[in-house]
Amino acid sequence: MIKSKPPSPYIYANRMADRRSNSSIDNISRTSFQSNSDNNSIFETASLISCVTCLSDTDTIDRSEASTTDTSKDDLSGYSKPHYSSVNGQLPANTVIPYGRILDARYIEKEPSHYYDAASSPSSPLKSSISGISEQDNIGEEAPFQPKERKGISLPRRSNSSSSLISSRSPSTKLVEVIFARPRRHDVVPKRVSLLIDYKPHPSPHLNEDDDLVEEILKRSYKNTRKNKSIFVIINPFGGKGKAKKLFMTKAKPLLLASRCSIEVVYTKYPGHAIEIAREMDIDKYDTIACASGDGIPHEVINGLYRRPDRVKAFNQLAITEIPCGSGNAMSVSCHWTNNPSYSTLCLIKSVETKIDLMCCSQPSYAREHPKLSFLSQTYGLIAETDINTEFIRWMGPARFELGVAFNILQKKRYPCEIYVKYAAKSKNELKTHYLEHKTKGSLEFQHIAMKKHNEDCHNYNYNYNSEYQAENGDEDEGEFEGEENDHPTFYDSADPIADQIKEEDFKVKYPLDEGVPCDWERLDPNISNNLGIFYTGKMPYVAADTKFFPAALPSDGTMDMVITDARTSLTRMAPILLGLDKGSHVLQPEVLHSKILAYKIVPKLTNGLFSVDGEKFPLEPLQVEIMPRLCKTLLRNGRYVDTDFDSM
Ligand SMILES: Nc1ncnc2c1ncn2[C@@H]1O[C@H](COP(=O)(O)OP(=O)(O)OP(=O)(O)O)[C@@H](O)[C@H]1O
Repeated sequence: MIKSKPPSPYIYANRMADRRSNSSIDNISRTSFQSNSDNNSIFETASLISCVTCLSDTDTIDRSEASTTDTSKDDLSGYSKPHYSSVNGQLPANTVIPYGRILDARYIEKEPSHYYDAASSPSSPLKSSISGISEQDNIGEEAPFQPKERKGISLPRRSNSSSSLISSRSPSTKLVEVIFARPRRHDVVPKRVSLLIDYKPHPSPHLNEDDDLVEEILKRSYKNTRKNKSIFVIINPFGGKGKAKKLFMTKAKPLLLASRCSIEVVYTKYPGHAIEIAREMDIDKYDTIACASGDGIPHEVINGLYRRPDRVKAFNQLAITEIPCGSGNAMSVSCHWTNNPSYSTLCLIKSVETKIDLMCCSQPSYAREHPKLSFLSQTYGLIAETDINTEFIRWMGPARFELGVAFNILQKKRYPCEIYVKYAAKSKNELKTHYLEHKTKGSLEFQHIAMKKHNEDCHNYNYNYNSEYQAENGDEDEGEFEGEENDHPTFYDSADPIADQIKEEDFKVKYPLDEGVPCDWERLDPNISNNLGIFYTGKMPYVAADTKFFPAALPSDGTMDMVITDARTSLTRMAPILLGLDKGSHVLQPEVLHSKILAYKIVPKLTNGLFSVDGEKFPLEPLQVEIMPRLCKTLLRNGRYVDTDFDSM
């Protein structure tokens, strides 16, 4: 049976966080973002196979703890067939393993000694127990029991009587081992389960008995994402509380190997080393660079690639992503929706390669040689001082930042400067309109990519998804798309993948520093800029695990968000601003300026101080920044940033 469903948006939920809120959660895992599964997932396609029996075997080798050899470069490429402990016999009846959590599948020859028998009863769930379809949206979700029409592989009831079924199984049944990511405490770990599956391909003349079951499972498990990624891992052993290497080896590497990614690991040895590494690496060997670090290493990697003579190829080919092992981890929280290294790795494995805008920074001391790229933020004033000047209490982890901000606010320090801005949406109303327009556009783009791939798959089966959908729904006209709540697919002209490749001219600076401020830039009211408290511009919604500083940030809307506060704001008014940082509601406060901008120049009037760019220290001299649209590829869960609820604020 092939059952098609209309694609639907993704509903963000924080169920896991809620579920776990009663338990003690350490600072690594406390921010966990989930998506609700619903029956209309865009990844839902067709049911082609039915499961007969879930088997058990006796092999329970667990080798998930990976080697921690202290080499500067570990070559882990190639698949060494790691073993993971089996959960055969341990899963409750009707457990669903969502496709979004399946890492690998393969045929096995050995007949196990135990199995789940649910075939005897006509009402058995086993009759159609591989019933649903890939669902990338629920990769972080525990799925203990099978609700109606869950998408994934569902396991039948368990039985002790056995061998008769195995010996009498039909020739179409296949023995398959599925490796999947299973929640364990605050993490996900690879586990395996053996299944005896009666594979019944769709009875199309174009499908035959030999259509491959394992390929079908893998296809559904890796919808819209690159399978068997080739990943260059850069670990900053100094990152966070100095635990990056251990975090990567224990939380990330087992999942990467289980999903047959090939990985090569290098360690940074000094500040700035990742720039050199990215500038000199062999880009032909990889499709992904994963930074097991905070946000400092992705910043360096982007700038290392930028300085390569073949930078166009590098940015077109490589997706740059983060496994959160630092103290900031804004990239992981924004892009993978989690600050937990194992969930983030699962996201990396399952995420969609998406283009994001970068920001190009120029200052007199380096602009002539080469400007610098920023993917996250630039800040001056209170936050910059706090970010950099609390380095000495790095051992405190993320708390160092909160403590520093509180201290600086109490001091009421001013950071006088001149600011010139090229606005895209100046007022808060204009900003909201811009946000809603571009959020919908981004979502349509992603749905389109997913739909295109889906249609290709359907075409491969000589199966017309669209007409089936329309026949089922009796509706020929699904043209209208009203944002994410619309369940119906929209079909529009295909995005040309070649046109989406960047070219050398995309790196060209539009507003060179030495040409002065263009006449269409506006000067910020000196009354505010001379009493500046916070100046913060950014491209990702989170700047730290619990700080949603830019709730209106979008991956590729061609703008950056600017937030400004006045140091004269009274303490009683500063309180709701600071208390709103976790929810992002600070931008709604009347004392806070919030705009979407294309470029700016800031000229500090102080002689002591600094800029912080992506959390890195930059010199205190005039800084000019412009947006560089869609320059960089990264991995975004469901093709978008974590939901910030800005629309409903
Ligand atoms: N081996 C090393 N020794 C010292 N510093 C290093 C080393 N490797 C990288 N660095 C520097 O460490 C800084 C912070 O890196 P990273 O962002 O990974 O960690 P972090 O703990 O999250 O830091 P932050 O709090 O700035 O986000 C970067 O500026 C980087 O250049």
